[in-house]
Amino acid sequence: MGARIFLIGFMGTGKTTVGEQLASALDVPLFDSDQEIVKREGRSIPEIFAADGEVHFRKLETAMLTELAAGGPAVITTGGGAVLAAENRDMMKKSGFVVCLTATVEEIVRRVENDPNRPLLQGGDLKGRILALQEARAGLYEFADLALDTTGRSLADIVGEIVMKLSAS
Ligand SMILES: Nc1ncnc2c1ncn2[C@@H]1O[C@H](COP(=O)(O)OP(=O)(O)O)[C@@H](O)[C@H]1O
Ligand SMILES: O=C(O)C1=C[C@@H](OP(=O)(O)O)[C@@H](O)[C@H](O)C1
Ligand SMILES: [Mg+2]
Repeated sequence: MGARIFLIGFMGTGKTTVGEQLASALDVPLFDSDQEIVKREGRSIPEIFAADGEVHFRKLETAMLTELAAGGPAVITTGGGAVLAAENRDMMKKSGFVVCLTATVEEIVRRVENDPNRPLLQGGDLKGRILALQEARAGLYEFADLALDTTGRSLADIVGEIVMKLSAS
């Protein structure tokens, strides 16, 4: 396997979790863009948003994706907003195989409620916030080479399907 594999998708669709198991199944390194940013900055995502704002976070995200897209074979898991910049979408499409994970809004609510680490989902009316963000991002995930609904599916099942589709691609 020569190319990088990018996992994209809305928050809570399982990118980070699936990515870990996919990387180990494919025996390639895993880089989670958010975790790499946190390591480099020495502060959490909520701290970056609170101190410097979303626009600054997006700059860090594009810089990190640029580095990862130029690296060796790997599974690269992105944050849900990585698709906002056309520059990021182009870069991912050009430098790897892009898998989009999806889930129903009810499933996303179950997965992300009580998690304080997503600044865009804090402050109440979780389902309303998710629907509004999904509306604002409509169409932006559609450049993926493969889309997969993760609702009600086990990690092993999801990883198995991605590995199978990759070998057929
Ligand atoms: N297929 C799945 N079924 C049930 N729970 C899942 C599944 N995939 C991920 N999760 C859970 O959902 C939460 C969000 O997953 P995460 O990998 O952080 O999503 P993302 O990186 O897309 O925001 C985590 O608690 C994770 O354990
Ligand atoms: O969708 C977004 O704008 C974001 C998604 C998060 O990553 P996950 O999709 O892994 O939760 C993280 O990058 C940040 O909180 C912003
Ligand atoms: Mg994640």
